[in-house]
Amino acid sequence: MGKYQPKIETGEGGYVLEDVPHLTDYIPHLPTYQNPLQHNPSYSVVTQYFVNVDDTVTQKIVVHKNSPRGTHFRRAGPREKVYFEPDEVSACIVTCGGLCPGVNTVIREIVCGLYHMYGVTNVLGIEAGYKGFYSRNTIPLTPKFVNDIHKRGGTIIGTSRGGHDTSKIVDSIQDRGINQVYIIGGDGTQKGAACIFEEILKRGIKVAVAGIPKTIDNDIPVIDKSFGFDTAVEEAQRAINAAHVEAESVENGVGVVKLMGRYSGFIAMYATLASRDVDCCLIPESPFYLEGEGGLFEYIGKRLKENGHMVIVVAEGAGQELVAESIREMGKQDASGNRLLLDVGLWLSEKIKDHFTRKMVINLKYIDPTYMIRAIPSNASDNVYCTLLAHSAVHGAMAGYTGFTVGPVNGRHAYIPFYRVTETQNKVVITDRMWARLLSSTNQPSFLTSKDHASTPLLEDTHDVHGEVIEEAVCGNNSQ
Ligand SMILES: Nc1ncnc2c1ncn2[C@@H]1O[C@H](COP(=O)(O)OP(=O)(O)O)[C@@H](O)[C@H]1O
Ligand SMILES: O=P(O)(O)OC[C@H]1O[C@](O)(COP(=O)(O)O)[C@@H](O)[C@@H]1O
Ligand SMILES: [Mg+2]
Repeated sequence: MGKYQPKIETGEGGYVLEDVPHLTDYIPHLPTYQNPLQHNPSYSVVTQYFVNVDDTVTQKIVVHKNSPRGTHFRRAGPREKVYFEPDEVSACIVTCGGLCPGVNTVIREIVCGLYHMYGVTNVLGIEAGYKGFYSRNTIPLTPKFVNDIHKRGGTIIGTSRGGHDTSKIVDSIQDRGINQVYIIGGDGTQKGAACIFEEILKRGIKVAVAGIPKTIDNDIPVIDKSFGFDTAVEEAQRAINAAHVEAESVENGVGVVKLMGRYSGFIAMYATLASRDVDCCLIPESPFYLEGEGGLFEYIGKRLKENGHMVIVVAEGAGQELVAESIREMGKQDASGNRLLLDVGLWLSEKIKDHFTRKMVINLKYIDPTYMIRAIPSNASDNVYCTLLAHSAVHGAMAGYTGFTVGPVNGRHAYIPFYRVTETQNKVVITDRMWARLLSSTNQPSFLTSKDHASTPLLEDTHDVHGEVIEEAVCGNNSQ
């Protein structure tokens, strides 16, 4: 078997379907079975419950009269015919990377979805992320076992960074007789899932690989929004409120709140927009400077003079170059190869204090709620979202699709090929309307010179914009 070639179909009016692989692409003549859902009392009442095989979801929602129809993805959902009998299915679930509210809900709903919709009873949890495939025991997951887990933060099966050894993982999948692999994780995890899929294809075995995108940073492209993001923005309000109360209760109070966001400042941007108490939001995508005209210190001085207090929200990946210049240390990586960040919140707080002690008395309080936010269970709306993601993944694997990530594209769940979610990162576009709304709500300086304005591309007002190209996935041993 060769390397996977993307399945692209074209149609009239510039229609393009970026399809996902199917088991029959490399194992012809697989038997099909009637979907058991047609006799399920809960679902059989739905008119047109099954998704038409030709249904696709458009990526471009704003179109002009003569513009090409553009990219489409296969619509997610149950198919009339499935490629697995319930007794034949041996599924496993693995969670990788950082925590995110809602992971347990996704685990719960995969287990319960497989059981209640398809009668599948054999589901294993792989302990401690990718490396657990070859170094740990498995946990049998039943609807009873997972019944309450959505009320807890974290992941009941554990997670890790690093340890992706493709052939050892696929050996373990084969040895255990697993034929459906559900992989919950962020950009790194989806690259790892693509490698597992490629290896499975090479070996020509009947194993469906389904990715469920997890990232509190909302940095996965194409999909509308990642699960847990809403919960994180909501929880961040508590920290911002606390910072505001502290700041407004004292003379020249400054509240600094650090929020997560390694390369993408979505949590900071949305938390700021939601709160209205924030005077300045700093994100990785928008470089800033401290000293001089138009700099942060000048703005802080102005706000304190006008208002007597102020709140600054800083995403953890903001200003990393500035911090590195000060402490001459950068370039360290975690076990997955992600850049290890320097603490911009602490650094910024010290810099502000140093600058103003020479000029006036200020009272600065620094709040770092990052891990507290990440560790909570998902809110109601994320719980429903997690359920839909899990069900879409289950329907896709049962229908024989593989090598896909599931997620909403313009509100409709779709199966997206792995390469589309790993080739770029979703980032805040600072020439976009949302960032403009933020600037107008905080009144902060843009920190952009006229030269920066000219060199920043103008993109449309959309969240699934393609940010900068990140490194290509290289399969093999990533077990640092
Ligand atoms: N390029 C890659 N190829 C294969 N596996 C990868 C790659 N990048 C990351 N991984 C694996 O994916 C897992 C999670 O990655 P990480 O970056 O820590 O978190 P996240 O998936 O949340 O972004 C780790 O076990 C890591 O080894
Ligand atoms: O869990 P760690 O190793 O402390 O890493 C913290 C990082 O994890 C995140 O919460 C999520 O990152 P991933 O989605 O890539 O796992 C980032 O916001 C943060 O930079
Ligand atoms: Mg990541």
